[in-house]
Amino acid sequence: MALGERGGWDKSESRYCGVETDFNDDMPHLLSFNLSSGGFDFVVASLMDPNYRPSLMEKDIGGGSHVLPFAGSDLVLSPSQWSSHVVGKISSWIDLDSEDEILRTDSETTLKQEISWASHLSLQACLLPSPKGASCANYARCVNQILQSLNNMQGDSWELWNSFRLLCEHHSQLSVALDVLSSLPSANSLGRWLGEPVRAAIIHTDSFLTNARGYPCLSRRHQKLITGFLNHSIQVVISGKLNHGVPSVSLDSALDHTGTNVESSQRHSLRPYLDYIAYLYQRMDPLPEQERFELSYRDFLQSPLQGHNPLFHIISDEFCTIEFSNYYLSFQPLMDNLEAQTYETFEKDSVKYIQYQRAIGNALVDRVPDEEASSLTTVLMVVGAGRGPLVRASLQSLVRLEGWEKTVTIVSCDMRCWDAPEKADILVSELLGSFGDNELSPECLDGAQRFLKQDGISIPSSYTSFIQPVTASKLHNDVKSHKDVVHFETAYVVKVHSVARLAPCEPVFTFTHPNFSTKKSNQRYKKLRFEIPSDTGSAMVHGFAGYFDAMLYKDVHLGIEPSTATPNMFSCCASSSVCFVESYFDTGLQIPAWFAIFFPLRTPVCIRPGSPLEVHFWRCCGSTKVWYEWCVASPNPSPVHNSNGRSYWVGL
Ligand SMILES: C[S@@+](CC[C@H](N)C(=O)[O-])C[C@H]1O[C@@H](n2cnc3c(N)ncnc32)[C@H](O)[C@@H]1O
Repeated sequence: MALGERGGWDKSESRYCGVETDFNDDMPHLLSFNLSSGGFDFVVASLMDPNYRPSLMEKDIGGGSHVLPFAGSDLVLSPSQWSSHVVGKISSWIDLDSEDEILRTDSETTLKQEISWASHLSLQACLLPSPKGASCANYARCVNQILQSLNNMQGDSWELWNSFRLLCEHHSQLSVALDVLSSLPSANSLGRWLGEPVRAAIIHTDSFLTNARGYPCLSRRHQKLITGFLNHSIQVVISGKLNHGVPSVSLDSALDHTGTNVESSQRHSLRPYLDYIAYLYQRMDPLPEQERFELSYRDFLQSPLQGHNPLFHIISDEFCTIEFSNYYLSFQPLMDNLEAQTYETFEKDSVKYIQYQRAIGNALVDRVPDEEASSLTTVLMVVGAGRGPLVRASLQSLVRLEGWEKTVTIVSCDMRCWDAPEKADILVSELLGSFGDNELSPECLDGAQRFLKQDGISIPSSYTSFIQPVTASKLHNDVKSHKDVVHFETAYVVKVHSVARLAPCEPVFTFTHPNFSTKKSNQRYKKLRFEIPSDTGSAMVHGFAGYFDAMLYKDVHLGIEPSTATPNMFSCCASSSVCFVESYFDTGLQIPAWFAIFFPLRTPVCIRPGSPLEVHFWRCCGSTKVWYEWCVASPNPSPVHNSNGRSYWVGL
């Protein structure tokens, strides 16, 4: 019976109230008295008789090697009663720093026994008595020793891993193997590991259940976890002894993994566990075609502007393997012209054009009444037409081919300085990057709206960028490998896969078109707060994944923000690099979707539940360039990244 609900109050542990109790060896009675009748949520209870002393026990039995049981039975309460309702109170007489050697030794033995008993019971916590004197060195040493070996009690193994890797300065060669125990922490707590360099998951045979036929199997939650690991290239290791009375194999023989008959005596005793993991693996859904093709792009940083592009190291799939070396990329979305292959890529994205077609159709229906449909001329301009998929014409020859000479006029110039002969009813554009405004759509459309009628429609009518904090150790290490600040102050286009999304996305910058206000500015500043769910535990933030969502017209939208993403979008990578790769494959497969953007942090920030992450993002505009700056203000301030656009900018 928690204290109750409070408006606006989080679901923190503080809503539970416990009661400290005296020693009572009738634990069920203690619990029912304090919980059912008393209304408390948990008891802080001694786990051992306060008169117990290991040295006395030995005397009692004549100093022999036998040690009498020092605690009651774990069966008196159910596992969930122990773990949810009992906090262990460690014997108050213990004095680890006593001058009296017998007392000190007794204290050490008792402390270890009590903690290991509490750990066996899966108690959430133990309350230790305060040190008896000014000196507490031996007490601390014993507690520290115990902490090192704890696994069942709610010691968060992530914390231990985190301390270790901080001491090793996030070394890229340091990976972690996870022990999968029979009880699992919350899904959020487990989710953190997906952004960490987890190489292996060690599953002890004790963690397996037994199915109706006597074979080992895993709980639903374990199955989900293992499938998630397999999907993130984390290898499974089985550990322990055969714990299941697996039915004997008929005719004393069985098939080994190659299908060969083997004598049951030669069969590996842990084979049933392997078979079960294999069953889980085979039961996984096959990767959709698009995902399959995108495998080689997972977690590879593509610099949208300049620098060495790791994407070009090895791209492989079942069709071919190509090695690219030291390909230097320099691409500016507004300043540079795109290659034909890039347009080819854009044009393959049928979903994008379907969404545009719906938006344009709806706008035309709204703007032109039925009775005027044959008499009213509507001027529709596509700005930034590329090869013309939005009007199906970009070259004069194509216009002739399509017989569109009378309806389509092609103008080749910068939309920001074109003097239009007449004004448009509808202005259609697609100038969006992974972060929405990062390819300077706002600046281009500001120029182009001069030739949009006052009551004209812009498609898109608005777009918003989003970010969320992520654990992304691989991306962080890849940025770090350049050994300079410039790469930490650059945003990258990347298909994020091995990342832990720590909190839901928050909107960052919104642009609305047309905007005829005389006071408008494309500079933006946003302060954001992210709170990680309380059951996540602490987590490391390596940077921010960024996305966009665009309202094309009314409710027709297009975007990649995970919670609302348009399904089945293929192309529109912000960098021409991807298209370059595609031409080598020529497999007929589609190329990657509009990937996310990644803003790294020079020094990863550790966040804890209950202490929010405060982030600041700026969009800055100069006379020749636009750039982003970003920083963390809390819990620990980071430097402002990319000050004055010194490392990363988009040219006007
Ligand atoms: C993302 S592509 C879209 C092309 C085409 N609409 C499509 O969907 O395939 C953006 C296009 O806008 C053009 N563009 C960008 N800024 C421009 C400007 N200021 N004036 C004219 N064209 C511009 C680029 O050259 C490129 O062709």
